[in-house]
Amino acid sequence: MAACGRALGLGRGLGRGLCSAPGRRLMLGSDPAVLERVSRDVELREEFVSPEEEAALLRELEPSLKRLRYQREHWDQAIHGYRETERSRWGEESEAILQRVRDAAFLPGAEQLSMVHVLDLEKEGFIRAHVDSVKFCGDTIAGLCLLSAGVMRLVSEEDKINYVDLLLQRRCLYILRGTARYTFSHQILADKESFFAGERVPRDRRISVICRNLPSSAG
Ligand SMILES: O=C(O)CCC(=O)C(=O)O
Ligand SMILES: [Fe+2]
Repeated sequence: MAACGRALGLGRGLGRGLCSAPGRRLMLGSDPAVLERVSRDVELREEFVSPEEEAALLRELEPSLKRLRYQREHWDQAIHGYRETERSRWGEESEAILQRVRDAAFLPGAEQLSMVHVLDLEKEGFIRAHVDSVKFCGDTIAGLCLLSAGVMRLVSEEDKINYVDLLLQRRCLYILRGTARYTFSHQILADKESFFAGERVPRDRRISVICRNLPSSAG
């Protein structure tokens, strides 16, 4: 959908809107070198789950999510307009989908969090820039994006200026590793800021299903 080569209007390298690779217009960045470095540690897989698989996951998740209230009250929270749960036991169909996520993200034998994190962002919800705790999460974060597209922005922790935007299409899988996970923060843009390569990416309610590995005992 998004055309590369459009002005971004933010950060360095204004007006260049750099794409990661021809034909894969899912990543752009403020600086070619930064984009190159980060894109080695980011994987984006469009249509990782089918509409039927998405529906199966939602059937399983909706009853427990509906019992929770969206959290909105604290302006300084990293996440705004969300409800969340963790789940270790899944039905057969969902388990098979999650196994595909794990196989895509982690090496065989990698120690993973048994709890899968489910984050439900309302249409007005957003996630501010943060780096996932190194105490609880290892070097890889793998998220399935359900119900809505969105833009994930990775911002350099070193200069807070350089950034890379990821277009997260509905039903995609994203994987952040190494540099993208540790030396860049990540955020999900609010609906009013949700643009990719100058094109609007309307945000709706969005559910992410996130698998993480454990920090290595070597630290
Ligand atoms: O919703 C997402 O895909 C990201 C969630 C996130 O950054 C987090 O829970 O730490
Ligand atoms: Fe995070």
